[in-house]
Amino acid sequence: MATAEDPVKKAEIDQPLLERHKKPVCLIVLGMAGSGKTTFVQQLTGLLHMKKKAPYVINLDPACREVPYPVNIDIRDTVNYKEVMKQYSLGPNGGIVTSLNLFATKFDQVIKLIEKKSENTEIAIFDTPGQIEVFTWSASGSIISETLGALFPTVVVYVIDTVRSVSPVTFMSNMLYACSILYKLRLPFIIVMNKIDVVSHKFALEWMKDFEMFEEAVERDKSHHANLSRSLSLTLDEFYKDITTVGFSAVTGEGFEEFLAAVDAAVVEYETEYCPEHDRLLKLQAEARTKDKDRQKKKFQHDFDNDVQAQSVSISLFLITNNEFLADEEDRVGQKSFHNFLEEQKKKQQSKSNKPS
Ligand SMILES: Nc1nc2c(ncn2[C@@H]2O[C@H](COP(=O)(O)OP(=O)(O)OP(=O)(O)O)[C@@H](O)[C@H]2O)c(=O)[nH]1
Repeated sequence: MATAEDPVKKAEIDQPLLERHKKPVCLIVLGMAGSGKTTFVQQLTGLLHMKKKAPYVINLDPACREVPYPVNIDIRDTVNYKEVMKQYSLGPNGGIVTSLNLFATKFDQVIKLIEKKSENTEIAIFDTPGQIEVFTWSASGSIISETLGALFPTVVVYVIDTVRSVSPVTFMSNMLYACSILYKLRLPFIIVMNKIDVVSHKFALEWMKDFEMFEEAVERDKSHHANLSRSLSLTLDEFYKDITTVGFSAVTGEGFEEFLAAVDAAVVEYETEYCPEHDRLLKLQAEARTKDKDRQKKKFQHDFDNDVQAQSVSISLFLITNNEFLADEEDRVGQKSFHNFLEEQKKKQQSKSNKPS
């Protein structure tokens, strides 16, 4: 615990979390195609550079034509997406999934590189493919997010196109997707409402806070999904309560400071909620493994004991039979020798009595 006499500790605690963290915070940037992920990463990288906090940037999109920001690791340097498509006769999505899977097999090297930079890097940013499900519902996506989550403070940044989300149905679809990603990845989560230079995200905040305002918007929307959106909004109430939302413009940089503050809060959440939960799950897994080993050991011991018992029964049965056999034999031999002895004694007596006195 920090005390007044402990200035070093106090200074550490007074520092923002990002500054006193030993390891870089990993931001996994996800979002629907066209939501502005790449522009967001570009803007974030530029602003962090200006703050003299150059991030470590990793591009995980094997199919992008060009990366408009300084990138430290690029999946395209490791995997040739077009060649993968050709070699395995795959379509574009299959090609991206397979490229990402191939890259995931080398992810330990990415981890080593990030760890090497941990001294002077506070943030590592992962830009992901536009086909969001390629990352969120693939084995490689799970491997990457779970590995990062286990080793570094990791935050999912879900980018939403605010302009398109003015439609209650599109907004609801986006929220449902965000909810499903949160459920799948179980990492601290920030929703970035992008493109606020075009449309303010206030309407979305109001919809999330006040169900009746969302209902009014749904009333105005005559689409056949409106009823569904209304009932889903009630269902998502709990999700809205806990989720962090930040308005951002990837073009102007508006919302940058709020975003950094949200990342700080997410790191606290990572430390106080994710890590204990992660450790608890690891402990449960270890306990389950130990229990399973004990169960297998007991079963083996039980089977072994049964086997030994069965064998010893058959051996003792065999011995008993043999003993009986031996006893009979001994008896028979004994009886025979005793009979012989008596016969000899009789003969001796007879010869004695036949001798003339
Ligand atoms: N006005 C405005 N336009 C933006 C903003 N962010 C992105 N855009 C534009 O939105 C379009 C899509 O942006 P990208 O950054 O390519 O989106 P993405 O999510 O990376 O797209 P994919 O690579 O297909 O997944 C581009 O034309 C950007 O210029 C923003 O904050 N404001």
